[in-house]
Amino acid sequence: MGHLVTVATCNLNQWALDFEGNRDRIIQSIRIAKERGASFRTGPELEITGYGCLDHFLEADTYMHSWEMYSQIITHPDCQDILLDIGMPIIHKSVRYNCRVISYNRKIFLIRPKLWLANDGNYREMRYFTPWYRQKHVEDHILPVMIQEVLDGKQRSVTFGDAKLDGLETSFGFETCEELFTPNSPHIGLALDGVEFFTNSSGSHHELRKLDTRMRLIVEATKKCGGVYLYANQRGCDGDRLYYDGCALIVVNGDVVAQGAQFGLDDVEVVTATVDLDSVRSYRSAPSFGMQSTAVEKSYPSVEFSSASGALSGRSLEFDMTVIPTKARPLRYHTPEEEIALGPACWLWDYLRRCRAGGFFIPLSGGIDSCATSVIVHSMCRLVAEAAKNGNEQVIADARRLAGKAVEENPEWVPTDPKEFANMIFHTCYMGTENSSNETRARAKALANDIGSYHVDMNIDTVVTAVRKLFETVTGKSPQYKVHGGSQPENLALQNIQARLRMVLAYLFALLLPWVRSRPTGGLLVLGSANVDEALRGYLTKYDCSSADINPIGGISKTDLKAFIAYARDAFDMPVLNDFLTATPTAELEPITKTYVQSDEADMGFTYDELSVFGRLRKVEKFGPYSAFIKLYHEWTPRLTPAEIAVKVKRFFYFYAINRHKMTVLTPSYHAEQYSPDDNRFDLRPFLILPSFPWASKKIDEVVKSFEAKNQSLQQDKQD
Ligand SMILES: Nc1ncnc2c1ncn2[C@@H]1O[C@H](COP(=O)(O)OP(=O)(O)OC[C@H]2O[C@@H]([n+]3cccc(C(=O)O)c3)[C@H](O)[C@@H]2O)[C@@H](O)[C@H]1O
Ligand SMILES: Nc1ncnc2c1ncn2[C@@H]1O[C@H](COP(=O)(O)OP(=O)(O)OP(=O)(O)O)[C@@H](O)[C@H]1O
Ligand SMILES: NC(=O)CC[C@H](N)C(=O)O
Repeated sequence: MGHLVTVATCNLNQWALDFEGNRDRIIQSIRIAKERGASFRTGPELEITGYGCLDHFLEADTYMHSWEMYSQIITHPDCQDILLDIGMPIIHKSVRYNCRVISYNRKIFLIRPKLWLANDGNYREMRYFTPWYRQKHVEDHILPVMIQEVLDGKQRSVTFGDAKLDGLETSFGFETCEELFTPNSPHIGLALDGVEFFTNSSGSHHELRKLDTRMRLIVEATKKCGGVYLYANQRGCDGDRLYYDGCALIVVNGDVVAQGAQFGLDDVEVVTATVDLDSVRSYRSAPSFGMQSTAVEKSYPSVEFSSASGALSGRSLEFDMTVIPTKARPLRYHTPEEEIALGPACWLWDYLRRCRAGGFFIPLSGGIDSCATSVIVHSMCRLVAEAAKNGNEQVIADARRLAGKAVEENPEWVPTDPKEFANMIFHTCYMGTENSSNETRARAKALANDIGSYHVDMNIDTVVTAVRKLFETVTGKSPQYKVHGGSQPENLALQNIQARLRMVLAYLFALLLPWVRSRPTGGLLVLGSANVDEALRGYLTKYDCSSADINPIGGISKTDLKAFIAYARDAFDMPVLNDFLTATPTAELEPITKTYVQSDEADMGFTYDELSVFGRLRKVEKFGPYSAFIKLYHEWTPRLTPAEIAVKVKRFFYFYAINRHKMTVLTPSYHAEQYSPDDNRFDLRPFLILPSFPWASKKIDEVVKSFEAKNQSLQQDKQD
């Protein structure tokens, strides 16, 4: 035993199309890997461009700039004497591929295109790239002239295709993200063909409770096949609704030896481990492995690699007591509540610093949703303070720009106090009407105080009344609330005026509050707070305060948000959050009378938990109304009768269908939930749907009828 090699993988906070920023972060990761003695470094999928370029992958410029950055990386003095695996898009024979490029000291050994593209859910790789269908097949790729010129000996071409890299000491195989998730992952064939190191370069996004799936696949890959698995991922918001959630990992024979963070504000996080090649060989000693290995009919094409020293480790093979293999450690997971506290908070930070706005503005209602959004901003301020205390220079520089005037007065200022920082960048606003209660107003104020936000408390009745008066003057008609005898359209219209005016006022205040405060930092981003269940049911006013610039909770269910608030109450020491948890959710858009208080769940005809169930059935299970009814028939009887279940199913699909048009203008939200109804990227549906689903409804009614007939005859039999 004792054939030790140090290897590195990383989490990089890349930004789509930020070529120079991405280049610098790649170089920084290589620098750190080398400082830690690594002789091999892998990085995230498409790291030169950023994973989320979407249709920019159709542009020739993207490919040209990728080669330009690549040339600067491999000629950089800090990027020598280390085997590099870098991700970028490449055009081969006029066809676009998602590739890994393997090089050492200005020599490119292999370009390995992705074989199995990600094309479901949030992913559309088939739209830009072609999969390399020819397994174990390679061709010559003529390199661009500008690359030939900087390469050692003016290398003209390189092997392109599905090959492995064989060195003097060991052998490498390359897997790209989705390939790990397929039934016949490349690492299986590669392991049987003698590959000991597998890399997986990913652009994989956060979804609540999803990490476990990915981690299990990585661990199981080498538990079964033996070997060293290096997982790299992007981490951060690279310009879209997704948050890539890092978790770079090194696993040896099924044991985790190194794990990077899932969330964080460090743009570059390198994870290294010193692994023992002999342990891989011992692990594979079972005869069954050997038998399958010898049965492989066609080997992978082999590309030979030799480093300057002749040994991958760059070390003498003599025993060296200073080189110690990294010990196994347990996998770390966050609870879903921690995931909500961290993921959307990091996403908000990336968004804010990258769009160069002056901060955030939120209409704060005293209800649980805008409270949750505000607590996520608080969590962001805590992360900024923590990173600043740890000396994160990028975070300090970004926070200083946002601090504006404070820094003019004190250039050495560092954001170590979350409340002080919140007061600079976070603006909350209660917009009361005659329908608002003292309780919601007081809760909003108390929360703002605990977070430290700049809080505005105002009444908007004069504006609401002005609009009502205008309508009455023009039409001669005076709409009334339902509780005052008005019809349904009158009742809705009066609610929607309040809701929509709040949106107009939000944008006015977001633009001008920094000016009022003499802060030179520019306008504020308006935050939205509609949760995933409200969106699904359409329980929101189109173009009201649910229409904002971005929404950190738009992909999170009410049930999870409540659990998050309970967690934050204790973890962030905010007892005020208890009042939000115990309050009845209400829109406060209708007058409160002795016998009537508007309540969300009564208004919607569903509990929030029921909406989560329907959300999963529709999107995750891919059920239409009939299948949803059959599933719930089995799950909910005898608690509910089939007739009651039929009513709920029809009602859900009815409201889903009539409100689907609202999803076309849903505020861009952090993607967090498998059943998100986001129309723009994730849940593609028509928005003019026949809401009664007449044929499915007939079939449901038949089942109900046959159940009732059977029940009746059973009762009859009992009586007889
Ligand atoms: N098929 C279709 N394609 C495209 N657009 C369509 C459409 N059908 C209606 N529309 C448009 O949509 C409009 C109806 O939608 P909308 O104006 O939103 O109005 P609507 O959905 O009728 O009312 C809003 C609902 O949200 C509830 N709510 C609950 C909690 C909070 C808040 C809040 O705002 O704070 C609201 C409120 O109680 C009410 O039930 C129509 O007037 C029409 O302009
Ligand atoms: N009185 C108010 N003051 C400020 N903003 C408000 C007020 N009422 C509603 N809003 C804004 O409109 C959004 C939608 O209102 P709604 O009553 O549906 O809230 P909600 O979705 O139940 O959320 P919350 O739990 O925050 O009340 C809120 O999230 C909030 O941003
Ligand atoms: N970029 C990819 O191939 C990602 C696909 C993969 N299913 C994931 O969610 O991680």
